Amino acid sequence: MSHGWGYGTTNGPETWVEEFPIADGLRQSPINIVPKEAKFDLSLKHLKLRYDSSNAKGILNNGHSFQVDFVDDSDTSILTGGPVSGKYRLKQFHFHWGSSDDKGSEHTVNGVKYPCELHLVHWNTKYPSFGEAASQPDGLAVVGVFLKIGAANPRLQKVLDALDAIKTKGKQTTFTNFDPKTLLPGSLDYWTYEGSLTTPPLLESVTWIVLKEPISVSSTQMTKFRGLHFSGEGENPCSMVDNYRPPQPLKGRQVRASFK
Ligand SMILES: NS(=O)(=O)/N=C1/NCCO1
Ligand SMILES: [Zn+2]
Repeated sequence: MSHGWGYGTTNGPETWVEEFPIADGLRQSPINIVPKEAKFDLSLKHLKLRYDSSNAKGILNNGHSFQVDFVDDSDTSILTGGPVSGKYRLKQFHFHWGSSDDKGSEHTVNGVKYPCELHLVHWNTKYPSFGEAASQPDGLAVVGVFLKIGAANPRLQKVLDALDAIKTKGKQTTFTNFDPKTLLPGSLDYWTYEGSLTTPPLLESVTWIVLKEPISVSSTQMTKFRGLHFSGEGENPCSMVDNYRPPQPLKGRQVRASFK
């Protein structure tokens, strides 16, 4: 029986260091963002996200979250500008959420948790693949977007309606013609810092770009996320909730702001 990492009492974030010692590293994510301690940096460029909806490929329950995967064999869905140099290709996006509306995000702001956080994962095209990039200090750029309880967000609906087909671990289905730009807030103001993947292998290869403005999600829409299972079909059902790593020590890092 595979014991693999997860978010339970016996395999959760506090245990990951046993198999992944970098969990105690110098640039781990997520972090608590304290806006008053973030330094406005005039040299930070405007974030440019250009996505091609036809690059959307499929949606998968990977046993930790669900992800929407993109064709990334050309520079048609890319992140440029912002705190990075060069081009970063969109690989996938996924979410982290809680068992109730009072928790779920990985990054926090002045200690406040949001009910959900979206991650858009991109890799630096100076490297030949995502896997290679993930092992480099400038290999990945992840855009984090907070979801705040409010009016139902119609732009989430296509994603949420696909979840019935991927209820259990390992299930996947096609998911095409989707532009993740529709999930972004009106403002692309951001905080940025050097960090890591927030899931094992916790590689310290991520330039984090966390948007200041949340998007909305309703409580009813949140129940759709919580209907997924960590477990596979035919296994003891285990609801996919609280799949977030708590904030990690800053260890001297500077968080910069693209806005005053
Ligand atoms: N939560 S995260 O840092 O985006 N983690 C991952 N893992 C694989 C891709 O993104
Ligand atoms: Zn994530």
